[in-house]
Amino acid sequence: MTVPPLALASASPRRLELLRQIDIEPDRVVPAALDETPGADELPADYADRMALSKAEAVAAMNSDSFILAADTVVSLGRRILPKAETQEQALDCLQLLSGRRHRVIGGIALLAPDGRQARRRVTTVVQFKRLTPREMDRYIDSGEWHGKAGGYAIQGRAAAFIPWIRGSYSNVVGLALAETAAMLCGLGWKA
Ligand SMILES: Cc1cn([C@H]2C[C@H](O)[C@@H](COP(=O)(O)OP(=O)(O)OP(=O)(O)O)O2)c(=O)[nH]c1=O
Repeated sequence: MTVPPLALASASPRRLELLRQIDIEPDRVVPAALDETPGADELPADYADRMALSKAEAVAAMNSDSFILAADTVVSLGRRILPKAETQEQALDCLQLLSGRRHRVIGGIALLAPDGRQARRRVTTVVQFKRLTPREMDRYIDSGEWHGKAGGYAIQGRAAAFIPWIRGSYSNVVGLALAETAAMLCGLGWKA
């Protein structure tokens, strides 16, 4: 029996790397171009779920023969969704908000099967930041590592020095919760 191909609906090099870490090589990587603006009163968890499914659905039409995997990573402080930092000002605002506090990283995951079945999961990790000095923030901004990252930091880089502990999945913070993703692929029968 031939196994249907796996398409990763993502432009994120992190997600591809994470899948490779567990020996999964997507047959295709197809970025989903979407409007990523959260709704006015949209809660972080609802937003993560919606974006993951929208990314998967956006590439489904062109890849109807495939399993399609998509994810979305949201950094939230209470009901607030922090931006994916694109400017130094945004990144600094995020660091100031996160400094000395704990926040949630919410990962939405969506998997579509070629026969129309779908699986969806949401994974939450609590992340504690130490209190940051102005010098630590400045140096982090200079590093540029915040660029394109939800909440303006990347735990897999220099920001690890700011994080004394997390509760929950580490890979979820980096961009894709691996245990849950593997279970979903298995559950829908991809290479079962
Ligand atoms: C919090 C955090 C986020 N991130 C990244 C993961 C995601 O790539 C990004 C959140 O943005 P996403 O919108 O989830 O993903 P993306 O735009 O990079 O890729 P695509 O939508 O095409 O799949 O932030 C880290 O790399 N490390 C971290 O510690």
